[in-house]
Formats: sequence, C-alpha cells, structure tokens
Amino acid sequence: MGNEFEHEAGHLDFTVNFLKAYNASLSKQLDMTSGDILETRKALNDDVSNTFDFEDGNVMDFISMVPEMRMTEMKFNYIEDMRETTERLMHKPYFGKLVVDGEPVYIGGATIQDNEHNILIYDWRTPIASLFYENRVGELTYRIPDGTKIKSDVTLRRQFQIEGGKLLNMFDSDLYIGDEMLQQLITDSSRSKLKNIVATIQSEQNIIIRQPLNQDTLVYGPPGSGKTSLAMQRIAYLMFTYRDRLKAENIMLMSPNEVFNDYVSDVLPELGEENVKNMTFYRMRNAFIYFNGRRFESLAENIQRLGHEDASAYKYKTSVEYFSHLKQYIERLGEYGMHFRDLKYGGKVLVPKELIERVFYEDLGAHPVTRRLHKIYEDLLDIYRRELKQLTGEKFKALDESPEYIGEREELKKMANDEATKELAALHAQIRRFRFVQLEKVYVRSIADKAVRRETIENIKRNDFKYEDLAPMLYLYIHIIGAGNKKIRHVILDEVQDYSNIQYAVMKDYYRNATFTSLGDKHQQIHPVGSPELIADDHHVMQLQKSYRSTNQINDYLNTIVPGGIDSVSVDGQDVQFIDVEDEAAHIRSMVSRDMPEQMAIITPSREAADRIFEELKDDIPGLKNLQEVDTIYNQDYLVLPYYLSKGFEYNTVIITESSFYDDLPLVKYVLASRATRNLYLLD
Ligand SMILES: Nc1ncnc2c1ncn2[C@@H]1O[C@H](COP(=O)(O)OP(=O)(O)OP(=O)(O)O)[C@@H](O)[C@H]1O
Repeated sequence: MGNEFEHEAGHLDFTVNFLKAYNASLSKQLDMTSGDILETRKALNDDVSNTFDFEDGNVMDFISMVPEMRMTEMKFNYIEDMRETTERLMHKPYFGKLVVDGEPVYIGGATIQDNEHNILIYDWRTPIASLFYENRVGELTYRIPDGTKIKSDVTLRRQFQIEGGKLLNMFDSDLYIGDEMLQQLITDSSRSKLKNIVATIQSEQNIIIRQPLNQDTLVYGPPGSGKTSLAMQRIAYLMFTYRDRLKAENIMLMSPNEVFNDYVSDVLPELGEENVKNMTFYRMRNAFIYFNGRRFESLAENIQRLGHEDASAYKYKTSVEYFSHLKQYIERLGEYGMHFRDLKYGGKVLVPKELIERVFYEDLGAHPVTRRLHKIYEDLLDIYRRELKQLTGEKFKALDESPEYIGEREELKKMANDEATKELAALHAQIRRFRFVQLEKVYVRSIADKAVRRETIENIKRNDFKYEDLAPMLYLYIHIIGAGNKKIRHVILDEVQDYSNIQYAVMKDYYRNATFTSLGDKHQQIHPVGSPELIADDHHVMQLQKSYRSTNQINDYLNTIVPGGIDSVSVDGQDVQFIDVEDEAAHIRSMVSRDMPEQMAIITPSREAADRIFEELKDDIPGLKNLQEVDTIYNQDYLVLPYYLSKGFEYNTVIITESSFYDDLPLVKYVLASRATRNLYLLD
C-alpha cells in the first residue's frame, strides 16, 4: 500500500502540474484572444463609421466581419470556460479511480486530455464513470449514448481524499463493506447550504441521476435519502449529457419555498455549471396577467389558517373527484357554461356580454373553445383600435381649435394620441388580460358542492382567493384561454407530495415541452390536511431506501413515527433528548452557554411563537436570525423558524419547541425531527 500511495501521490503531482501549465497557457491565450477581440472592435470603429451608409459599402464591410467576430468570441468563451475548469480542478483533479480492462480511469469534475489526446481525467458524468458508482469491482456493464451495453472488467475501485492538490488519503473498495469517504462526509457539518455529493454518489442514487431525459421520473425516498442532492446532481448530468439541446435556461427547478433556491444555489456552480431557473407554484400566477390585482393566500398563510379552521373546502378542491369533475366541466364549455363580462369604457358598455356570448356559441361555435376566445380577442382589439382612432381624432380637433396649444401638427397629433391611449388604457388592459372572460364565474360553476361553492363566492367578492383556488383557476385558464412555456425542456420538482393532482397537472400542462423528474416522500407532510396521493401512472417510479443525513439514534426515533421508513446508513451520536421545561428560552439559553452548536434551528409551532422566542434569545445567540416567509436568503447558521418553513433543509442541531403541539400531527413531527443531522431536542 505504501508504494501504491507514493505512486498515486506522484500521479497526482503530475496531474496537478499538467493542469497548472495548461491553466497558464490558457490565461495567455485568453489575453491574446481578448486582444484580438479588442482589435476587431477597434477596426470596426475605425473602418465603419457610426452612420451606416449602403452606398459606401461599409454595411457590407460590417456584415463580412460578423462571422469572424463570432468565431473569436466563441473561442474566447471556450478558453475562458477551460481556464475556469482547470482552476477548479487544480485543487482536486479527481476523487476516484477505476482500473477497467487493465487501464486506469481517473474520475473527476471534468474531462481533461493531455497534448496527445490521452484522457487524464474523465468527467463523472461520462458513461464509463458510471462504473465508479456501482461501488464494487468485477464484471460490470455501462451504457453508451446509443444504448449499447459495454461489458467491462473492473479490477480496482479507489477513492481519494485530496485537498489543495495534495493526496491525504485513499481507500480501496474491492469488496463493498461500507464507504469510508461517505462516513467522513456524513459527519461533516461545516456548511449550512446543501453540498454536492459527486464523490460519494451511491449506486441506487446513480441510477436515478442517469435516467434518460425523454421520460417522466418519480422518485420516492425517506428523509435524508439524498433526493434534493440528486435533483441537483441530475441537473448537472442532464446539462452535460444533452448539452447540444439543454441549457440552464431550459431547466426549471420547482421549489417548495423561496428560501430553498438559495439553500441549493452552491451545488451547480461547484460542479462547474450555471444555476438553472427556479419557480414556486405560488409564483407561477405572476405569468397570468388575468390575475393581476387578485389577492391569493400564500401557502404559509394557508397552512396556518387550516391549522385551526374548517378544511372541507380545501379537501374538496384538492380532491381527485373535483379534478375529474373540473375536466368534464371544461369539456362541455364548448356547448354551455362559459361566462363573459361586458366590455366597458368610461361607464358605458362598449360590447355587451350577451353579444360576446352569441359570437362564442353561435358564430364561432364550430371552433375549439380556445380558438373562439382568441378570435374574440382579436375582434375586441379591433374595436379598441377604432375607439382609439376616433378618440385621438376628437382630441386632436379639440387641441387644434384651442388657442392654448400652439404647436406643430405632428406634435399635436402625438399629444392627442398619448392622451387617448391613456384614457383607453383600462379598456386595452381588459382585452389584453382576457378579462372579458368571467373566469371566476366559470370556476365557481365548476364547484358541485353547494356549501363550498357559496363560501367560494363570498371569498371572491372580498378579493380573498384561497391557496386552494389557485390551481383550479390556473388549470381553467390554461385549458380555456391557453397559456404555456415552451422553452422549458425539463422540470425538477422537489417535495412532490406537497402538490395536489390539479397542481401537478397545471405544472405539466404549462411546461408542456418538458419532461419531469419529481422527488418526494409521502410521509413528509407539513400541511395540516395534505393532498391525495399523486396519480402518475405514466411516470417511471423509483424508490430509495437508505438515508444519509441523521445519526442512527435520530433515525431510530424517526422509525418510531413511520415504522420501517428509514434504512440508516450513518454514524452513532447522542440519544434524542425529550425535555420537559418550565421556560423554553431559559433552557436553550443555558444549553448554548454550555456548548454552542455549529448550526442550530429552533423550530416553533407558529409565527408568533417564533417571534417570541427570537426576542428572548437574540441577545444571547449572536447572529441568530428569525426566518421570514418572504425571505430569499438562507445563509445563516443560527435560525428561529416556524415549522412550515423548515421543509428540505438540515441543521446540525434541531430544537423543537412546544413539541406536544405535533402530537396529532405525527407527519409534521417526522419532517421536523428529520431536519437534524447530529442532535435533536424535543422540548415541552
Ligand atoms: N451519496 C451521498 N454522499 C454523501 N452525502 C449524501 C449522499 N446522499 C445524501 N447525502 C447527504 O444526506 C443529506 C440529506 O440529503 P438531501 O437533503 O438531499 O435528502 P432528501 O432526501 O432531500 O431529504 P428530505 O426529504 O428529508 O428533505 C445531505 O447532507 C446530503 O449531503
């Protein structure tokens, strides 16, 4: 082994030196290329005057220079990318090695070739690197992009611990007896944000990461099984494997809340990739200008309200029965059930709703519903344009005749047009936003339950839309008026159990060019009511079993809440502490004065309780932050937060206050307790 270690240390030195030299030469090339770009730009400035002149031919000069400029800039970007990659790799060129059919294969963060095109390092996402994540040696196979399986004889699998370009340790796993690197990572709680797991991806996780792009995948797994980590690794894998057609702007990460995006934001840059787009279900409504000015309850407000209010409307609107009723209702809208609003302007009705209805059902009756509405939209825009023209004419005449306005005719015309446009802005907006369709009424009529319907009407009158109204209303909009984002090709959706079937359908139908990777855990329910299980028969469903986050003691406790939920792959720690206290703040104060944890989350049963305990502790715990519903920045080691904001995160130490609050909400308790990596305290 001693010799082997020296041999590997020597190989590492060689690789690091190569990377350093490569990096230096790239920096030089970069200077030269940026010089070229500056020169071309200067030449352009000198040769082609600012005012293009076709006669002079300088427009043609300009056009002829474009391809060259583009080539130079592409070259610049490529060199810049490679320079960044070599910079990143210099500190840790690789983390693993295989010997495949007698040849060494080093695996790291990017593929690097030497001057003779020998591959020094294989990117972890290349097909052959997949063998590394089988976590064993022997006769193994991997798949190449055309689907062919390649049989290989793997005689060595080695993991390296490398820091600052120096080899610290290495482990051979010729027989899989446990992953020492993984154990070391599990005990590392030095960072508060999610980290990448590229060096220790487990074989069941590897299969999920490498699922093909063209299918919908649904992954279930217990707390700590790496779902969020996989989501991020999978994005990196997809961007690499399908790089010719999938860029960061084509991938959407659907997050459970706004802070979550910040929590995961380090992973992709660390893997050398750009962060992708992000969205929450609640934020999706902003893309529908119809709903501007409508106030929808947020998810956090919904959770708090339904903690103590009757939830029958919520249950009805998230039910599978209502969803199938809604779909049937939409199908019949072509014959009856559409509702319209008068198109009004300045207190007078310009186009009465009866007329719109007649055009919709009679004149355009042969077309699909969405087509009919778009035809009406065009007709109404024509009417708007006519009104604008007429009003502009009247205004112009008035200005022209007024002795106060002396100006050029063109100036007066513009003034008249501006004034008329302003006056008709509300009319224009009604049309542009499709407000002539009375979507609220269509929605209300789709509700078969009388009591729920009555309650919904009252809420709508007060402009008080509930969270559970959002999904059916967006669904109606998408299917009646039509809306969608065609640019997104893949959606990664975390915490899938938190979405109802209607919500899921809204996302699928809105991102209609995208396939989905959805991940979640049926047992992690933070909502007091929850939603029926997702029906996703057409998805490729996969199940994770093992959990890597919490100590065995915490996992044992979690298994008392959901028996058999977790297969713990972890380390031992201290027992879970159940503590009866008079004064929770005083207890926490004395706890941290004895021993300040590296990170800590104090999780409370409500916003009020969070505010209270924060006030009591803020002077004792420097840097303590009271996490808010609207926060978008996660970066904090000491947090107080109400339970419904804790989704997806993890902390070295978790203190759950007023823990008996969750006695009737065992699945909420399950989520909160599973946030702890090392120490869990349940106070009461
Ligand atoms: N293969 C792995 N190697 C190292 N660490 C891992 C691995 N898989 C998961 N982890 C670690 O386990 C912890 C839990 O991972 P993650 O948050 O991705 O799980 P999750 O399934 O999304 O959890 P939850 O459903 O509870 O939110 C993280 O600290 C992550 O780094």
